Amino acid sequence: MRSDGSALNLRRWWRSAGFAWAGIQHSYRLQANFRIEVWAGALAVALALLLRAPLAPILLCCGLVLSLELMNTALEAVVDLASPELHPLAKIAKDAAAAAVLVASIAAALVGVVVLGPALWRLIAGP
Ligand SMILES: Nc1ncnc2c1ncn2[C@@H]1O[C@H](COP(=O)(O)OP(=O)(O)OP(=O)(O)O)[C@@H](O)[C@H]1O
Repeated sequence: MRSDGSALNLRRWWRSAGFAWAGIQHSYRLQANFRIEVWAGALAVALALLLRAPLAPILLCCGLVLSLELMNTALEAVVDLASPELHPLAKIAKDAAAAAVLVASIAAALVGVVVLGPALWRLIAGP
């Protein structure tokens, strides 16, 4: 009984992961901002590895910005579905979601400067 249950849960989890992956693919295909954030994050991770800088804050920032961008995409879709016509509340919802991404992106850029900046400077300025 127990093994049946966990096998079922694993299959369910795998199915849910497939839906989540479809969401990521959809956002990557349709949202230019998401593509930029993915590649900016990859660059920051590569730099952190190359410069032996702390990786955890960079990974956290990447996760935060990409997750918020995915939530922004989801909210835009729901707003467009619920309010195809212009509505002040639809504008508030979309603008606030976009602002959440902007705030996280600015914070991530600052973390990048603080974490990678000194090591990058040493590399550029030489020993
Ligand atoms: N149904 C709506 N009612 C009122 N304002 C809206 C509505 N849909 C979008 N807007 C507003 O119009 C502006 C442009 O929104 P739009 O979704 O077209 O572009 P965006 O926010 O840059 O998103 P995208 O990532 O899809 O380009 C934003 O200020 C948004 O809040």
